[in-house]
Order: sequence, then structure tokens, then C-alpha cells
Amino acid sequence: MPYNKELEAAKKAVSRAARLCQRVQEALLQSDVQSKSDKTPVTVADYGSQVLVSFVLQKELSSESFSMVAEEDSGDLRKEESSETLRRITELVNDTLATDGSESINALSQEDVLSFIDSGKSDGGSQGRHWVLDPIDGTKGFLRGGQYAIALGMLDEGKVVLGVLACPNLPITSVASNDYLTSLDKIGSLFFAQVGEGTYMQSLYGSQSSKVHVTGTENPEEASFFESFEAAHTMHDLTSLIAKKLGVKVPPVRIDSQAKYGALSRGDGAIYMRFPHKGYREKIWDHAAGCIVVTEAGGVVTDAAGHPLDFSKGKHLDVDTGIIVTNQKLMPALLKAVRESLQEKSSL
Ligand SMILES: Nc1ncnc2c1ncn2[C@@H]1O[C@H](COP(=O)(O)O)[C@@H](OP(=O)(O)O)[C@H]1O
Ligand SMILES: [Mg+2]
Ligand SMILES: [Mg+2]
Ligand SMILES: [Mg+2]
Repeated sequence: MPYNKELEAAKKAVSRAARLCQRVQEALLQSDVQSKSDKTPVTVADYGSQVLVSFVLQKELSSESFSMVAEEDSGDLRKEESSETLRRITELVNDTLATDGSESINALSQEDVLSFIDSGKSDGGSQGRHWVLDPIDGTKGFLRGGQYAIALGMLDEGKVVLGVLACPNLPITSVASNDYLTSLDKIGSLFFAQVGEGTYMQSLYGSQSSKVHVTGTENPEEASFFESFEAAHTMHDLTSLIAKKLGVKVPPVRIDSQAKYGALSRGDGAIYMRFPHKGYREKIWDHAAGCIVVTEAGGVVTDAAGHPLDFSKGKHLDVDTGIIVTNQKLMPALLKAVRESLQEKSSL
């Protein structure tokens, strides 16, 4: 298959980054939390994860040219007041590489760490290949001890051709209701897909993978829907109006991060809706990996007007109003419910 080598490298990269994130989440200290200039929380784990993914991809694919569009940059870390944070990130990355133990490598210096972070500075676009990385998607979930994902996709000529989602806190069995919060099942799910080959899931700690499919349900009354935990990220009142119009009976399952796309790809729920508040522009790293994981599992991802997402325009995704995800059978009814609800809301 055309992207096998890249897919293997991507799985290795996100699995390593997931170990680093787990170590930080376990020992989450207040001092690990920083604020970027846009005031979103960013932790040593976001940076550390970006370093590890960048490092592993470049090492595994050393013969290929490397371009990556990633969420974090080193600007804040280069400031003098961040020297302790930079020291901690460097230590964390080196400890994670050392405990992996599979190969001997020289420890990374602080300058190496900064430059691996900055190798995610590409703007992407419609030509050539570009990796797309969200080193921790759902940072707020991560800080709360909830769901988060290390999300890595690859664009080729503007299209997402492979995607990998590591979800360290997602049980490997269903999260179809909010009971997942107290699930005692084995946790740690890894989803991966390449174009034309379907979507697979395995435990984050195992190698046995199985093919997954979105639910086949046509009946909205049986459908549960996923949305962001954070009310600031999506209009919960609008999604509940849409769900009601569609005939959905069960309350929404609220999960942070692209774990929603992973859970949907294996049929835990039937619908994911995301309607950000006015003025917000979506970023490609929040959807690239999740989008291919769902579409290769038989699902459909569009904006509120039914257009497919266009990842070829740089860092931003310009969508009409919001993003909706479901299976092929439910999509026409979902689009109708979305259209009617938006009209109703605008006439208020
Ligand atoms: N006002 C807003 N509206 C919509 N999405 C937002 C937002 N502010 C931040 N986000 C994005 O929502 C992502 C998390 O999505 P979710 O709510 O599904 O967990 C964040 O990713 P990061 O956590 O990687 O920064 C961030 O990119
Ligand atoms: Mg962020
Ligand atoms: Mg994100
Ligand atoms: Mg992030």
C-alpha cells in the first residue's frame, strides 16, 4: 500500500508521545500549566509530545523530505522566563526516549528540543506531502484528567491520506453512554487509517488490530451523539435543538478531543456535531486524523452545508457554520435537521 511506511512511522511516533503524555498526566503539577498568548492552556506535555512525534518521524523516514503543520511553536519557550519549562520538557523527552530502550540515542539538547518543535512550522497547502499534528488535542480534557488524543495525519496533494489517533484514556470497548467516565475496561485505544484501506483499532499497548466500522443504524431514535465537553467549543443549545428535530432520544455524550472521531469510527455513537461560537476558525490539526479515521470506517464528514472539508488551504479549515459527522444513511436527515435548526435560530 502506498503509505505503509509512513503509517508505521506515524503509529510509532504517536505511541511514544502518548507515553510521555501519560507520565505528565499522572504527575500533573500546577507548575506544568502555562498559558499561551491566546490564553489556551498548554503544558509541558503538548510541547514534549510535539518533539517526540517530530523526532520519531524524521528518524524513521530520514530519506524523505519533511514538512509538518503542527499546533505548537517555540516562541514562548524561547523567552527567558520559560527556561525552567524548557529544561523540564527536555528532561521529559530524554527520559521517555531512554525508558523506551529500543535504541541508543544521544540525549537531545535544549536547542534540539526547540528545533524539533519548530519543524512543525509548515503552512501545508495543496502541493506535496505535509504531516499535520495536534500533539495533545483536548488539552482541557487532559488537564481535567479526561479524554485527549495525539492526532497525526498526512496530506498528499491537499488530501488527507493517512491518520493516526492515540487516545490514552479511551477504553478499548464502547463509550456509548456517559458511563464511560467510570468504565473499568482496559483503557488506551489507537486508531489508524490510510486512504482506501479502511480503519483499524488496537490497544495502545498491543499489536493485534481489528477493522472497525461506523454504526449502520438508520434510525435516529437509536442514535446517540457526541459533542465537546467544553461549552465554549460548541453551542450545546443548538446541537440539542438539532438532535431533537432529528428524533434522537438519548442525551449527548460529551467527550473531549478527537477521541470523538475514534469512538464514532467503531460505532460507539452515530453522530458528532460541532458548532463553534461565532468568529472561531477551525484548524486542520483538530480534524485531519479524525476525518480519515471516520471516512475510512464508512462515515461522512461535512460542514453544515454538506460540503466535504478542504484541508488544502493552509492551517485553517474554512467551514460553513460547523462540522457534522455521521454514517451515510443518517446524513440526509441530519443535514435537514441542521438546516431547519439554523433557520429557526436565525429567525429568533
Ligand atoms: N472557541 C472555540 N471554539 C471551538 N473550538 C475551539 C475553541 N477554542 C479552542 N478550540 C479548539 O477545540 C479543541 C478541542 O476540541 P474538543 O472540544 O473537541 O475537545 C482545541 O484543541 P487543543 O486542545 O488541541 O487546543 C482547540 O483547537
Ligand atoms: Mg491548543
Ligand atoms: Mg486540538
Ligand atoms: Mg492541541
